[in-house]
Amino acid sequence: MSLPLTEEQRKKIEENRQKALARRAEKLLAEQHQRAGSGSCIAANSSQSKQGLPPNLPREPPKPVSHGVLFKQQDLSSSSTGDQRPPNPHHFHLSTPQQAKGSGKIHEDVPTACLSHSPPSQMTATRVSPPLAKSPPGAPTQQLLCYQSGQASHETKSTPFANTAREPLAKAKSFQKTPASSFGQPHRDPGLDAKAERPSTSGQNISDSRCGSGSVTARPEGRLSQKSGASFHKAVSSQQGACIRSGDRFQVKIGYNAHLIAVFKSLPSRSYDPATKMWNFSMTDYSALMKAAQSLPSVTLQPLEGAEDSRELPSADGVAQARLPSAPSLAFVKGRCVLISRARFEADIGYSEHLTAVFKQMDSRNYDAKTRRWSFLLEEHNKLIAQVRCLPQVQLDPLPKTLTLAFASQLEKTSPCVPETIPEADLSGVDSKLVSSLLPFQRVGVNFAIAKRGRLLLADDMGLGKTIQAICIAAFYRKEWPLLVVVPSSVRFTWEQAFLRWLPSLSPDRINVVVTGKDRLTAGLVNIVSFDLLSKLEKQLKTPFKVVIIDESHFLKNIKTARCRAAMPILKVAKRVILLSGTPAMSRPAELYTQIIGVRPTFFPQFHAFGLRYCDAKQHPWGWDYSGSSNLGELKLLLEEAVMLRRLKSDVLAQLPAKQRKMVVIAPGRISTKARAALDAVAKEMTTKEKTNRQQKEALLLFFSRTAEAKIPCVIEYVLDLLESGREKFLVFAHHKVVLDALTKELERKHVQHVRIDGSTSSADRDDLCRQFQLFESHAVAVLSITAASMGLTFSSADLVVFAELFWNPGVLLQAEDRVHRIGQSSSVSIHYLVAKGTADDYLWPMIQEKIKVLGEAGLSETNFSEMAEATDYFHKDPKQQQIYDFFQKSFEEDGSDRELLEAAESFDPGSGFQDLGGMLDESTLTDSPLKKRRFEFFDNFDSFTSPL
Ligand SMILES: Nc1ncnc2c1ncn2[C@@H]1O[C@H](COP(=O)(O)OP(=O)(O)OP(=O)(O)O)[C@@H](O)[C@H]1O
Repeated sequence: MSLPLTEEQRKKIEENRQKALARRAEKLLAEQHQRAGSGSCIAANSSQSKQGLPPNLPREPPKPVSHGVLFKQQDLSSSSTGDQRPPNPHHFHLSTPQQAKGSGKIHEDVPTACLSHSPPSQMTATRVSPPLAKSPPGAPTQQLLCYQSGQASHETKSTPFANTAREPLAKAKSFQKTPASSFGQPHRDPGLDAKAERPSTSGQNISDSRCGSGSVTARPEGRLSQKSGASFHKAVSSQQGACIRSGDRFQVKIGYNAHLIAVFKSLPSRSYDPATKMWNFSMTDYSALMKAAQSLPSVTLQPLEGAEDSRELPSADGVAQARLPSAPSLAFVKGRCVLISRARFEADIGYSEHLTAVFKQMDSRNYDAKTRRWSFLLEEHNKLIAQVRCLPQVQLDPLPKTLTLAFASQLEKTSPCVPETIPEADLSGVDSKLVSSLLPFQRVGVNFAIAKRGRLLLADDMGLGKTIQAICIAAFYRKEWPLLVVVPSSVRFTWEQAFLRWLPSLSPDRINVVVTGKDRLTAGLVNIVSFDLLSKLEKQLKTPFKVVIIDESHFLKNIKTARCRAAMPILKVAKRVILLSGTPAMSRPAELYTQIIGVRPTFFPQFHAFGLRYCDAKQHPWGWDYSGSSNLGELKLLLEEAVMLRRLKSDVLAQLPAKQRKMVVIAPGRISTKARAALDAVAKEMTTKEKTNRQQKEALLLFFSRTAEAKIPCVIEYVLDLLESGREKFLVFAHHKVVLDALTKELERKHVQHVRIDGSTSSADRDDLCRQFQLFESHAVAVLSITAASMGLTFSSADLVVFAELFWNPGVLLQAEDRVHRIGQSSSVSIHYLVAKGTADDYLWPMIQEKIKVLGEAGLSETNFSEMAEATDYFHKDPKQQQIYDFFQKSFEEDGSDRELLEAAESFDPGSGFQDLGGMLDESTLTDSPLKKRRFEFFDNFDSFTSPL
């Protein structure tokens, strides 16, 4: 048994204790100051949370942090002394010797027992040494709470862990509550000191051991002891989190904590957002959550901003209460205005009595019971926003500025909304050939563009004649030329042909097709350049182009690409911008952003604002994710109002011919020097008089084969461009094995699903492959031999046929075309003939046209190539070419020429093998365009949107 201490000893002990406490408090204070923005006690140690609490703890009646300590101490004193007296409402004090005797021990009344009846300020004044009491406001309150909790924790620490402590303070504390010595005083016991110096068996350091004491105890008051330990732990090592408002709910931002999750799961309004990995709750669960969180030693939750501090304050009955966010904070609602039609917008916001009262004052109000939203005419937008701003507990974000600008006429008007009528443009200054050829819907497109002052995204479905419309719009602004036309490189010459065809008033020598990086970008009145060359040549631009056409404008969808970076500044300064794309966004609204600002540079100056509104932007630890979509209805309205015109094939089918043929002049520049030399050599042989008929014929066959070989890179490039442009399903016909092989090889390389049918395919396989193509959406391309697959097969799931090679027999071509143009085809069919200048195509193309004309005149063909396709004057009739042409005609009209040519094509070997052909293919010039992803069908979804009102 210990002897009673003398008064002097007690005094000395108390002095020492005060000094130790002050040092500790100062240390904590210094740590707190280092943690910027932290209003609570923080410690790096998270072992406590791992040690955990009994699983039922979160469900215990919540006890504020130091409150737990407080009750613990009361229990302790009563349990150890049996003293039922009310605790001394003053500072901590020493028990009388009698009391000590009664307990069989000398002990100090537990300081916190006194503090339990002291408000926090008193606690500070009585328990904390002057330096701490003088701590700056803000941090101090909590620091003190932490400190006190920590202190209490020491005092209630259970013995098993006490002897693991190494620091003097901890050692001192470790004696206080041992069964042998429950003094609140440091008490040196050499034996225990020695034990304390031993390494911890649990491997815990001093703070660990304290944590342990907080969470593990075998004594009856263990649960409370845990709370006090938890309180201390909150002070130094709890996991930090925060409550954040989210509309009319709140989220909890914190890392994983099993106990907290158990709490979350017990709350009725819980909801988990897997995207943000955050739980959110309705405000009705706020107080319950905060209380439960406070009882968790491993967690410190920052309350909601604006909510009152929920730390405990003593109530009248001496029991601390967690103060909840005040009533007005709970009623805070936040939302935004969303456009739902050209004339109306709705308030996407939670319930507020005051807000509803404001809504009811609006003349145009309409309540949708289904969506539980109010909507109003746009003309009441500004009035509503002004009135809502007077409500302190409501935040209703107005429509974005872009929308109010785009719909300015609706915002200002006072009459009911009438559909906007597009005025008829005066096209008298444009070539009459072009104007008279416009189909009615194309004329509407031109009118729309001119109503939009020559800035638009023409997003008509593929094959609807965007080229003719773009040329007409540009021609309307001819006085502002030179014109810049930026296109995929595979269609540069097709555009040249289209200008020649539709604008006879334009002299051919005023058209400048930029072919190499050395060419001048501004040499012509009409300058046609590929995206890739534009990025190399844009520095040449001294004076900006005022009129710009961008074909396949979705090529600009990624702002980070060189092509986009080159084009955007040009679009910004141009007066007229005509963007063309059948698939402006293939997978997500984010792809539209560059095209929108290309047309309207003042719209959404920051992508983030666009992303937040239309891309369902989400923040992740690694950054923002804009790959989603949101508010598509509003986006559609905005695009239609100010940016885009889009018609589907089905909208205008009645105006379309059943078949639309297009001659695509593929780039001669892509034919390698080696291939060109080979072609020239055989062309010479064909016209050499000394050669026998047989030799000349052999030369012709070789010419035909060399043409196939030379076209391969251009064909591949064109097919890849089609895929990148979003073409879903199409057929590619070729004749030579070498072309079919090159195509399938490239499709395999790019992982494009395809089928191939050639002379070597068995009839059973032919049907099977055909069925696969018809049934499976994933099969994008059918690579077909002109002669082996032009009959008896149905490929009506496609609506585009590409002829990679020409064939001298037009009957075979027409049959091949009809693989898609047949019963089951509900759409207008597009046929693209790829024609390469300087090859056998120079002779084959006019020959085919001629033959079809004859067939048509004889009533044997309903189609007339020369009327449908561009570049009917493509053939250059110089004497040498005429000679070859005549030879072609003669040869192909002879009996048996088909057979001979077919055999030649089958057996044609490019000589040095396909590997060497790679050199001729000039791989470097191929577009390394990313493979077309299967369309997510953003626009399919988009097209199906209907205005709710
Ligand atoms: N009014 C017209 N008169 C005659 N031919 C037309 C007319 N409109 C379009 N065509 C022809 O239809 C074919 C398809 O036109 P165009 O290439 O301009 O379509 P597109 O909308 O640009 O298709 P894509 O998106 O696939 O490029 C072309 O051969 C074109 O000459």
